[in-house]
Amino acid sequence: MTSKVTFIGAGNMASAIFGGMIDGGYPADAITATSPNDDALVQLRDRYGIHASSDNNAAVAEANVVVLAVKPDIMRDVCLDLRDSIQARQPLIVSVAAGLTADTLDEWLGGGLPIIRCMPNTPSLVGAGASGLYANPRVSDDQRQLTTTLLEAIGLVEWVDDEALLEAVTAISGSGPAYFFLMFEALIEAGKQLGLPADSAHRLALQTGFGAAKMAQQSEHDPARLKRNVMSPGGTTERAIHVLEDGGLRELFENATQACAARARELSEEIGEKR
Ligand SMILES: NC(=O)C1=CN([C@@H]2O[C@H](COP(=O)(O)OP(=O)(O)OC[C@H]3O[C@@H](n4cnc5c(N)ncnc54)[C@H](O)[C@@H]3O)[C@@H](O)[C@H]2O)C=CC1
Ligand SMILES: O=C(O)[C@@H]1CCC=N1
Repeated sequence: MTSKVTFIGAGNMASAIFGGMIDGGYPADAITATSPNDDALVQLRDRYGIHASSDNNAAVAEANVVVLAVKPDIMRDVCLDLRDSIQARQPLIVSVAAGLTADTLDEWLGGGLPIIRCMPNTPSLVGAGASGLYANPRVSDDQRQLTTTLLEAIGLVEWVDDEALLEAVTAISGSGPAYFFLMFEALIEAGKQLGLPADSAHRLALQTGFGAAKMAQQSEHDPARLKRNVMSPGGTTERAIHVLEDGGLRELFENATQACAARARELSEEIGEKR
């Protein structure tokens, strides 16, 4: 039987997930999303053909899976309001909120629940996301499998078996799109300085990033080997790579990702202290 999935919040991340599910053939009739905004409710019904409601409690009454997709700062109030309905139904909880631990959510929702935490990233909006997932011990194998299927609708799914590793996921893929956007910015600017028209530099830089990622995904060789394949001895790439290596690019990535993971930890603690 098709699992009934209810999204609490129908913003960017939720609509990316249910949009991807529907594109992948998931029946729209089995999906409900909630929003406090009347215009959004009309749009949810018209554009996606899903059930839409402004009543969070009514929306979870028959759900097998409840996806929490509101901003972290209002999550506590939303969970406390849902507590009785969730306890009556005992659905699988999937949270996409950054920084809120499974134990915190479980406490707000009354305890004893199967909870999966997901750290998605923004390329999910175009079906090319990468999500890190952690399941608390109450989650069954079937619930894991179901969540994998649901989230594969927006891209790659990678499970971690220690919740703290979601901080590393944040440092690599959660925040990662911004690192690549920064590299695109820098490459486009460099292309302009070398005399290319801005739009040409833009197209060439983006297609090169896309092509490199696609090639690395399809190749039997690792990125180090693929890099060496571009570097003819004494050639142009070798010169450029030496400049990047001598300039400390690897160390910069190490420092940036350590800083990112540390900030993810701090944010979790800050949210925990506000409780
Ligand atoms: N790793 C990443 O890059 C990202 C992570 N996220 C996570 O996803 C979650 C959602 O973020 P977005 O989709 O970007 O936010 P959003 O602002 O687009 O969506 C949140 C939605 O919740 C709705 N809402 C507000 N109060 C509500 C209530 N009481 N009941 C039901 N709905 C309510 C709002 O109308 C809004 O449409 C956040 O917790 C964020 O941490 C989101 C985007 C990217
Ligand atoms: O920058 C942030 O805090 C969030 C978490 C991962 C991506 N964006």
